[in-house]
Amino acid sequence: MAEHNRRDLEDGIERDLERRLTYAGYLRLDTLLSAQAPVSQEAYHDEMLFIIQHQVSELWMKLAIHELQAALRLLREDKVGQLLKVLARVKQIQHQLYEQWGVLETMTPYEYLKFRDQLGPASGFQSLQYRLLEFLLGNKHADMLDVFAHDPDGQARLRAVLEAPSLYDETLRWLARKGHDVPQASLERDWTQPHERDEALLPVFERIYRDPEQHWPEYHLCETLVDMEENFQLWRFRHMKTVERIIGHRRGTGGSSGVGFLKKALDLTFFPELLDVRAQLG
Ligand code: HEM
Ligand SMILES: N[C@@H](CC(=O)c1ccccc1NC=O)C(=O)O
Repeated sequence: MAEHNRRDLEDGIERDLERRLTYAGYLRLDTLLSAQAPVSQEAYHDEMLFIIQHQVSELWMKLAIHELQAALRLLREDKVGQLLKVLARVKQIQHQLYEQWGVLETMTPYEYLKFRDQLGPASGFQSLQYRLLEFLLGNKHADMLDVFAHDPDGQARLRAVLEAPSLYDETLRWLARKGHDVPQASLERDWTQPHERDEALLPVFERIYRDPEQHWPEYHLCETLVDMEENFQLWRFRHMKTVERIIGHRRGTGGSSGVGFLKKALDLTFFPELLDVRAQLG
């Protein structure tokens, strides 16, 4: 039991931090914590929540991109054990991202509508990091580059990812190197296009899923991709439900129809054959 319910500070604890690396200095907290600038003059209470939820999401997305780019390098080098560890981290980041919706959902329409008008045409649709994530996972769409014409550096980053193979493309190329009979059309193609469901891939996955023990690294990677797709869909779904309860069926500030447009994204799929193969088993 602590005497007087107080923990004594130990002698070794650093107290003289003048001109030394500190917590706040290392983490640039001056920059980070002064980056919450409400657009509303009236200082509406809930705008702080709105800004911080976005900023935290962007930070997690930054880490997810960093990890996915490492994942792609590892996959190209056939280092699948290391790759799986990286993807386990990405999955945890995705949990943080979709669990966060509960915080924003505490904002009511009354609270949001007080400052919504002042957001102008700004919208999450213009999130570069979100689009990088979608492209890395394979939901390619060249028209999205237009949205970043105002930001040439961002647009160039997005174009580079658009033109490179996605995580699924690299997975299929790795499977081919492991001796699986992946059709040539999946190994060399125009990477700027999204992957389209291809029945010819089903036998490849059937072979893996019918005998997991013989193909354990392949099986483990496939199941990890399925987890990641589900996590991504959970983010999309919870965003859509949050939007529905806060603005109903209004148009979005970004110019789309709003909830209807977000619902359409739920029909998109990154790794269709990995879900299709399930119906082939047994
Ligand atoms: C009150 C909260 C929110 C509302 C009402 C809302 C509303 C919308 C709407 C209506 C769209 C469709 C595009 C448009 O016309 O604007 C959209 C897209 C988007 N929002 Fe939000 N949003 C909210 C919070 C967030 C948060 C916290 C994030 C996190 C970064 C986010 C990220 C995105 C992304 C990435 C898109 C593009 C989705 C896609 O392309 O399918 N939104 N949002
Ligand atoms: N599209 C939202 C506005 C919005 O949520 C937003 C505005 C500025 C920056 C990020 C946003 N987040 C997601 O779309 C709306 O239509 O109300």
